[in-house]
Amino acid sequence: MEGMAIRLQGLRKAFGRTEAVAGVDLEIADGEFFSMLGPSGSGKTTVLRMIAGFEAPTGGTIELAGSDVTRLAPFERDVHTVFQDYALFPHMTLEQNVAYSLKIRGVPRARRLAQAREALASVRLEGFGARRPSQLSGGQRQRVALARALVGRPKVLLLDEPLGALDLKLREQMQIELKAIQREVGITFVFVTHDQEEALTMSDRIAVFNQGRIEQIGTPADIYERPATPFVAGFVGTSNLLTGEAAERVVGRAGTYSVRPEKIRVVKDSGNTGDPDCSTATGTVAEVVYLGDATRFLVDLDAGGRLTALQQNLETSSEDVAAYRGSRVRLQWHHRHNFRVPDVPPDAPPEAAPADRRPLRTR
Ligand SMILES: Nc1ncnc2c1ncn2[C@@H]1O[C@H](COP(=O)(O)OP(=O)(O)OP(=O)(O)O)[C@@H](O)[C@H]1O
Repeated sequence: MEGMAIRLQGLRKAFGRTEAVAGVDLEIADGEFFSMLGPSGSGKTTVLRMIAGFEAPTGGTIELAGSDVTRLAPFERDVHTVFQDYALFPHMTLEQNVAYSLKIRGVPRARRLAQAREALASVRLEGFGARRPSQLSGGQRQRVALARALVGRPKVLLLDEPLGALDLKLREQMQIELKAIQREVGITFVFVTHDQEEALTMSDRIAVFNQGRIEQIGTPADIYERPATPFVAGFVGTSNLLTGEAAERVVGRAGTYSVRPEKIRVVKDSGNTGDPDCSTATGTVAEVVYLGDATRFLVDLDAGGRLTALQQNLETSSEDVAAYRGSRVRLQWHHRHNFRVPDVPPDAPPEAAPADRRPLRTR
């Protein structure tokens, strides 16, 4: 099919009794930055390895640019994989590192050097060609690994947590760079990560994985603002669920509702009922955490349950913050920030236990 880089249909993989991938259907368009997001062990890497051809599916099909490649060897597929623990040859210059795969393929010297220089320029390492890997920072080395992948001009680049080894600052910088590079080169990127912030920052679309299945596919805004299942609501951001009596009293309807922490305003309880356009809930501050630029409140609601609220520290200082602990507050947010979280369908897999999840950088 024209415009389609990857199509997975009914893709499955079992390792003995472990069903790592339990039926995945997915279409990724040409030039898309597509992320597979999910907790550890949810099957993302296995899907990536099947697309690359390193792992044979137990069932289902894989198409690349409209051709069935399910049974083809990795080298017969027009894809390239960048791993987290990329290895550069220490004794070679960057130019030689990047040109190496072209050399293996018998590309003449002048051409491969020209292409290597071009690839280095595309990752903003112009003029670095004569250096050796030991003379680079971690982020620069990661970019060389990327240049090495781009030099063969694959249709699709598969990236398995490529920023995982970098420290937080560098990682955030590389997220922005990587997205810009992808936009410029126009290659389809399929990016595996367990970090929701990373997926939200870079992706055109995201598939959220849980226990070998996809729970939701959508744009970052879809996933964050309109999570399709309680699992997605909880994994991407802080879920803040209102259920049962709390939903009826606060939202005014039965069901499960969620509101994002940054939408909630915390007001010292003055007794009045507040704005008619807003949902309001009174409660007691159980915990308050000063985060520098913002403050996080954990509030036990009178209607039952607990909500997290995140407030910018526009006027608040750390001394003010401490005084909130144990005090009565009113939480309020505009009605439009209440979103209904569909109940889990009966055949859906159970939610992963919190212990299965890696810590997220949500606040
Ligand atoms: N070669 C293998 N042999 C046996 N089991 C495997 C193998 N590879 C993966 N698994 C299992 O399959 C499941 C999915 O693993 P996978 O690596 O795809 O998850 P993931 O979502 O990429 O996790 P992570 O973020 O930790 O890499 C896990 O239960 C894992 O233990």
